[in-house]
Amino acid sequence: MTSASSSPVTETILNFIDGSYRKGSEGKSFPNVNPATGTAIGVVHEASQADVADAVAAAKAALTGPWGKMTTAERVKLIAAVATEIERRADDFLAAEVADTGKPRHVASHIDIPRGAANFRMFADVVSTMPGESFNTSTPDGGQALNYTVRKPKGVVAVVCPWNFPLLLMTWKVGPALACGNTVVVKPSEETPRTAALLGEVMNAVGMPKGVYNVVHGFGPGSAGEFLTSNPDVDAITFTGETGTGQAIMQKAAIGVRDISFELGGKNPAIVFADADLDKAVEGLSRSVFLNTGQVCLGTERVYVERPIFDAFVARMVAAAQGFKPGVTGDRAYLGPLISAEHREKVLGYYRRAVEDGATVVTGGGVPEISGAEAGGFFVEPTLWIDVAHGDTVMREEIFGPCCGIVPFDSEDEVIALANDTVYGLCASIWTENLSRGHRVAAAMDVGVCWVNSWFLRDLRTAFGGSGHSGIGREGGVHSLEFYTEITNICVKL
Ligand SMILES: NC(=O)C1=CN([C@@H]2O[C@H](COP(=O)(O)OP(=O)(O)OC[C@H]3O[C@@H](n4cnc5c(N)ncnc54)[C@H](O)[C@@H]3O)[C@@H](O)[C@H]2O)C=CC1
Ligand SMILES: O=C(O)/C=C/C=C(\O)C(=O)O
Repeated sequence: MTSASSSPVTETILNFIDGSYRKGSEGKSFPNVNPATGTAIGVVHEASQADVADAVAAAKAALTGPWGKMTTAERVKLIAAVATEIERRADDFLAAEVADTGKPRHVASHIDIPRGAANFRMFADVVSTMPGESFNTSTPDGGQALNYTVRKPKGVVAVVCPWNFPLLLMTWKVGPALACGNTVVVKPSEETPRTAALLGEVMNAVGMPKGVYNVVHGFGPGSAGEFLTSNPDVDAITFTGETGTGQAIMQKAAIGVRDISFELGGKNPAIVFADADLDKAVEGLSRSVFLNTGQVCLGTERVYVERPIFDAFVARMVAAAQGFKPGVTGDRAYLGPLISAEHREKVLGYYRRAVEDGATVVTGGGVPEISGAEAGGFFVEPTLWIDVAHGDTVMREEIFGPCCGIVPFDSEDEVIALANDTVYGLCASIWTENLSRGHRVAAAMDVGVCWVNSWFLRDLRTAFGGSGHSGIGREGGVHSLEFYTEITNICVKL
């Protein structure tokens, strides 16, 4: 039994190594819990250090097997077939993602699963159409030389993933890694192992050579995450997750001087000017604060509103927040659970801290009353604060929950300084009908991605990533190729 093919109940979730499903060689396992009910619904087999070494060895061997000998055209055809097979098995992927994350089906069916397939299709296209670089060079003897580049895969790529959009954020890295000819060993989050495991079935179904795609389950320190990132046969590490974890992985990457690409946390600001279209701003920002129960690295946790519209904006956001009813079934407006009891405790700690620091809770602030099957789920109320000071903990630290502080401002310079005064630099959004100001303020934001009058409008070809504590490097479109390939410049004397 591999993954969530029928009922998620009592599911056994295995590692996928060299084209086969395997139990952990040390017999260790851990429970897989549905966050919407708080009940264990499966057992995950934890990879031992030897299992991780086997996965890396399989990935290394595959580089010189049939996979390594394929032309780009053959490779991208196989990768496009992966996308088609995910789409054909969309219901299985949906069941697996919903079981792991507890998120409402409409979120997973509109975002996680289709974007998971799109990541393979898009990077197959990018690699097929990627131009090379060439220069004609004058030589000292009065002749000419031709310089041109060839791109080669980096080798074995370790892909360490978070739990908030498991399939989407994993394929965002596996898609380009494979399209560029690398092989991968994926370490999904311990909270959400199913879709990575299920993807093994897809790889076998389309005829992907053994060892190209491998999955090892487990935790971080002292477990599969650390075993993988410290394995010397891993050539590059791509990671999405917490900033602190990124620092730990960076230390491992330093051994052997391996390349890294990091997408980390954020404390993303939104700026709403008085001339904004209030309907659009409230719609966009309520999605930005509450989508996926705030467990979105791009989500907004600080909203700055120009003073003349502050009260009106807050009233509209409160009404929007109250439309997001915690729960995932029935007639609720579907604010899913947080990922775990531990994460809920962390978020509720911030809810308490906001009040201790003097914030006014304008809606939410606690745990909702839910009966029935979801009574044991890890739900919290959507929460908005006003009267928060710039230095308050909830305005400085990433919470990763359905909440934000709303603060008035009086001038453009003031709000730019407030928005940029953070260690993070992932994204921002600006809301104004004055497009000159929109361009100007967007360019002044110290972030990797800035939206004007929108949020999470993502073209997969564009650069994605953050600065400061939000990450290192950019992925997306051709930017991914910079990380997943090595360039050799060839200089031919003519
Ligand atoms: N910038 C971005 O694109 C995104 C950032 N995130 C960030 O991720 C966090 C939430 O995700 P989590 O899964 O809790 O993050 P996390 O950092 O705790 O875990 C991410 C992955 O790293 C593994 N890991 C943990 N410690 C490790 C170690 N020492 N060595 C190797 N692997 C290790 C975990 O097992 C998991 O697979 C939030 O802080 C959020 O901001 C999440 C999604 C996207
Ligand atoms: O690009 C996407 O489709 C999704 C990106 C989402 C994140 O990076 C995130 O929340 O973590």
